[in-house]
Amino acid sequence: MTTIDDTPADSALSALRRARDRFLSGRPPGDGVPEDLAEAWRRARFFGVPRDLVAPPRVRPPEDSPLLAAARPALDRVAPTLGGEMGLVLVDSRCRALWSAGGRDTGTSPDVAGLDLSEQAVGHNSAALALRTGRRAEVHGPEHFLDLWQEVSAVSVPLYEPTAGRPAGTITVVTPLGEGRIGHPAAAVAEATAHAVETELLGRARPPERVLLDAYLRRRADGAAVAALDGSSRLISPEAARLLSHETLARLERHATALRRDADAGPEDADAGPEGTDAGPEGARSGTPEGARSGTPEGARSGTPEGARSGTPEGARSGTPEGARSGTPEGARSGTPEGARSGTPEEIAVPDVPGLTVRMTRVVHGGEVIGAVATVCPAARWAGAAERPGGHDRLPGLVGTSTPWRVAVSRATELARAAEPLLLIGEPGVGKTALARALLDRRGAAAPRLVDAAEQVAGEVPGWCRALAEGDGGAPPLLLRHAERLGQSDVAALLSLLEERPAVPLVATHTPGAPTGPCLSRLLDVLSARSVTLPPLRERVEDIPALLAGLARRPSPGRPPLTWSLDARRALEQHIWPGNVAELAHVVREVAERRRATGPVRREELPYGLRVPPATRRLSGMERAERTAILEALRRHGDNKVRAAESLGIGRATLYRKLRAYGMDQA
Ligand SMILES: Nc1ncnc2c1ncn2[C@@H]1O[C@H](COP(=O)(O)OP(=O)(O)OP(=O)(O)O)[C@@H](O)[C@H]1O
Repeated sequence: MTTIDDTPADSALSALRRARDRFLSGRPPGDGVPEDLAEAWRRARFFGVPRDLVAPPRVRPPEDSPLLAAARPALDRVAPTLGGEMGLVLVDSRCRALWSAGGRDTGTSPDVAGLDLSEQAVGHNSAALALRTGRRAEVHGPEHFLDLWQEVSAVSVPLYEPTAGRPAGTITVVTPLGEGRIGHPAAAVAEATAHAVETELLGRARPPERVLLDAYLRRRADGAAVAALDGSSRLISPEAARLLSHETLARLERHATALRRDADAGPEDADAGPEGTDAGPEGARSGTPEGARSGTPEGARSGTPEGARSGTPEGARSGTPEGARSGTPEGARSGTPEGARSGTPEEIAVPDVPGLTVRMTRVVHGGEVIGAVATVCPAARWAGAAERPGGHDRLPGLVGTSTPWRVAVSRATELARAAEPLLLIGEPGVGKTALARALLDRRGAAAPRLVDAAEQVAGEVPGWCRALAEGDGGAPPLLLRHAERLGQSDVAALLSLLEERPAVPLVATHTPGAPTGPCLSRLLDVLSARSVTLPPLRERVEDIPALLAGLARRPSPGRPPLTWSLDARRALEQHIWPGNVAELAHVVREVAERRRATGPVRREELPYGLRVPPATRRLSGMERAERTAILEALRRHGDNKVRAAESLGIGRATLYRKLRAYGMDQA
């Protein structure tokens, strides 16, 4: 958009009226008429435009105008704000009026949709001028060639597509002609509306991959386990990768391909979302362009168009492509996108992860289904409990409302209903044991026998296995921690028990990472049929505030509970938490014990390793190890650099140099 400002003042308007009369009566218009205006009048005469034309000629509007589809949401937002005085028109690059509205109260109604506003058809007018010059253009009363428009002013702003060198159309605002004005009063409205439309055009110019990526990122921002699929490539969040098997992903991919192939989204669905779906020129098919003659003398007030607010580059508000036409579960089952216009995503049961469902939401771009975003969520039948914030507070002592945590807990709860083996997998300290205890507790059975394989207590596991094999109905459930550390004889006892009696009350935890021998691998394989992976803390940082409260010791009477400043919380959220909730619990304890201050915990009170921001450059393996060792030494020595340097066997100056090199000196 560009601007020009050459509105004639009232004396100039009178002079122009006289000049036009002279020109139309066959005489030279006179010296006071700008040469380009005289030139425009001469062109109109050359084209044979009759000055007393009653209505511009009708043209066949393009059937599926992408410009109209993109502009429609903005126009619909702006039109009701125009008041009765202004009319709004959208024309395309061939000066065909695609849409018009407003201006009815004062007779400036530009009911021109479907009409030809080119210079060849109607002579000089602002839309044709803006298209020709590529700049904002104003044409006032007598500057128009037609008698029809002697009492109106129009301002047109060209619309540029992001990749096009020339305007794709214009936004024109028409008002009654006001004497004595300099600058069209609706120029701001036209500019803002054009800006909103251009923003939409920009959003639509995104390549399909970008549209799919944006849809994926929007879901990710909600913390969902999500995958974007277009039939040939996949984008999978770590949470989804953990929850969905390879087979399930392949199945979802086939479904996405079917959606692309079968979808009948129709071109009008161009990713305008619901607002753009019924786009079609409205308004009368005849009428006086740029307003009737009977305009009121008052100048139009310039307005603040709604459209000015609308321009999010993503086109997110009006152009959210996905979801606009998603299908029903019926469609999902049949593989055909039935119910394509229903607005509810398709739900696909995932057999290999009981209790979970996948919502497939189509992503539509340029009127075509370009792929789908699959979001993993708890199945409807028990989603209520899982999705209610704090819904698993019923599992005593467990905190967390993030989606990855809720999904994992819901699934584990479902599996733990039966007194059958359950394997809880996850990084160190994610809460496997805490969850196992809570589940067993909830089952209401006898208190579990706790065995930690890491402690290598011989005979415990085989003893329990024997009791079960002998049908000892009174044997308590076994909570077996650290299955990865089981010795050979324990693994053998468990394998033979499971072979004989697959349904035994065993809940085991497993921290992947250590190499596993063939026997242990077999045991883990057997247990994996009923397993749940718990998310690491870095994938559910939204749970940190609740965990901070849950992990803090109850304050002594009369003392306020521990609270945390925003800055400190941010630092905690940025940390990668290799030790997960256990590490967080340790930090909470350490800070609480060390602090003398009152008020919320500040960032400076956090252990050194948490105060430093993550490395800003890619570190080599050696550098990563060194950085971790330094942080660990600082943590062990209460941030005392002299003692930390001593423990690392380096000089103090070297430690400072390394802190600087790793960007840790600002902490
Ligand atoms: N969701 C949670 N809410 C409250 N506390 C939790 C939660 N998850 C874990 N914790 C606490 O964090 C600590 C570590 O949890 P837990 O021992 O269950 O982890 P783990 O995964 O079994 O660890 P490891 O891999 O070392 O065996 C415990 O003090 C536990 O109470």
